[in-house]
Amino acid sequence: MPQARTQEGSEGTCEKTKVAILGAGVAGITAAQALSNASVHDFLILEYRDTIGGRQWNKPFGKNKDGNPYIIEMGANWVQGIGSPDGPQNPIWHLARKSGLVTEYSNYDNVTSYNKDGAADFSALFDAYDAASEIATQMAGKALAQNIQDSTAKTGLAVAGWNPKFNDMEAQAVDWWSWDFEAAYSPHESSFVFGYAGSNLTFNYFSDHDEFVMDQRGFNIILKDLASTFLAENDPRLHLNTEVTNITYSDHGVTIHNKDGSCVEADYAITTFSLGVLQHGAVTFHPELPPWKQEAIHKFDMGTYTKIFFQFNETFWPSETQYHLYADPTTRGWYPIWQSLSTPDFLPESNIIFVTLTNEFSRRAELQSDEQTKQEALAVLRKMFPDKTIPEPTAFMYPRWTSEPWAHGSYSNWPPSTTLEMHENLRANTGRLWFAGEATSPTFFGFLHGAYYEGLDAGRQIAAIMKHKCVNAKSPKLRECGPRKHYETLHGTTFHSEYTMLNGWAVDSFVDNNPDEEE
Ligand SMILES: Cc1cc2nc3c(=O)[nH]c(=O)nc-3n(C[C@H](O)[C@H](O)[C@H](O)COP(=O)(O)OP(=O)(O)OC[C@H]3O[C@@H](n4cnc5c(N)ncnc54)[C@H](O)[C@@H]3O)c2cc1C
Repeated sequence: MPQARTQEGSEGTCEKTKVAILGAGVAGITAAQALSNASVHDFLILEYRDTIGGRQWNKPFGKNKDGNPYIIEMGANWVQGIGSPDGPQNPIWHLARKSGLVTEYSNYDNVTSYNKDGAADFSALFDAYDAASEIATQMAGKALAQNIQDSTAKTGLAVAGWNPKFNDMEAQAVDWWSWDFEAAYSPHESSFVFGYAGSNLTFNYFSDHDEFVMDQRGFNIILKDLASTFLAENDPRLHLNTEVTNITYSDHGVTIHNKDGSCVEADYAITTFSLGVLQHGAVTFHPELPPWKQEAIHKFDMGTYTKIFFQFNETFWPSETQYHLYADPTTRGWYPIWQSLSTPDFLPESNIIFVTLTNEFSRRAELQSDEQTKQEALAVLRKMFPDKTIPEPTAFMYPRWTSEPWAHGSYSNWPPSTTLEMHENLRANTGRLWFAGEATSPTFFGFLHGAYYEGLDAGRQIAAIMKHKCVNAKSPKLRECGPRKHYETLHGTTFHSEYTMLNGWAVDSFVDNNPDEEE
């Protein structure tokens, strides 16, 4: 497994390389792999943290019977849509199998539901959602194929027959489980067309089978194993503990400045920083990124998904059940999904359970103390299991994704009324600076496999450009030649001439009838 290298460049000069890869998450490592495969070995990988893996991030937690901690995933936890024997394989599943990763089938039908008085049956609501969602899938597919204007997923679902009332908290809980649990955003906040496309492209193209990872080497072992196929032990091309602070780019090259004062001059660079890092302004650009790029960065959303882990001295919840869904009487998204690891197939007798929060509730938990969050969550458990005495946990932990300076959130989402052109602007290069990562994948955004393909693609394209070639030159559909396309201006659908009385537009938008203040 590749180790850290901390020193680079000699005083006053920048270290020189052909391609600088910024970030050693999935996209950074697959970009380096693509370059290696194309015999471009002159590259450097600059990484903030002391390890590769990025949002494939684990931590020790609690204690097993021998007194050693469990390894728990703070970030990515599932291989989603593993693939079918005769169809395409998810590349993450391929890596998982190569590394002998320990996983178990995630059975979303193995769910028990609860309200404020304990166990309650939501099965009619699950069925109603599923029926509407099937219709919504068809509608979204038609909208994509026929260039029909996008809307919110909430709109699509309502037209398809799923319209939960704001005060029907059990329906709201099913709504959360069915949408927010995956997207991290609500159906109100998500694109209808691309929300469905993003989900179907993974679960229909590969398969609707998810595997949950509880490998005690950590999920990122698959990435470390992949990296070790082209990076040597202590490879001098991997610079860990290196925080990039400024990127100066042009049509001729890219210079990267780091917090420790070192710098790198590259012919090309690929930033794989998360959308959250870009939105946060954690790295500055010179010249400033063009307006079309800035707009794209701020158009797409970075969600937060927080797993809050508890270890107790006993498994007081049903030990065969994987998921427990709670409908709070007043607040949608309030400690809604409890996932047991203490089942026979996961980490048996570990007495570990975790609850997932998203977005506003994640950010709220990030701002409050561990103790406050713990007590709120315990109060929910006491409602779910009124006949049990719920003790204080023996271990408790949660990550604060929005505040992590190398992530600033969990994964991206497409907001309502989005277009592929808007997304192309997120993906397009600015001069010789390229962009890759989970968020730049139009088909698999939010997923590990999205990051995987985007890193590979950027690496492959840059290697081809350096050799004055095209990727897939002979295929009209797959051919990629030269820099990526961007749109300076993105047009809407209504021409100014259509703002007429006939359309209900009663007054001229550009007349100001206020007297001039200076007169
Ligand atoms: C809580 C959570 C749950 C998830 N669950 C799943 C799941 O179950 N299944 C799934 O498929 N996907 C899941 N994902 C998404 C998946 O983790 C990501 O899509 C994927 O890891 C992103 O890889 P990346 O290479 O694009 O970005 P990252 O992994 O973010 O890699 C970027 C790298 O850049 C580094 N970096 C950032 N700033 C700087 C800087 N200034 N200087 C130097 N380096 C810097 C970072 O440290 C990082 O290593 C989840 C993510 C989270 C957070």
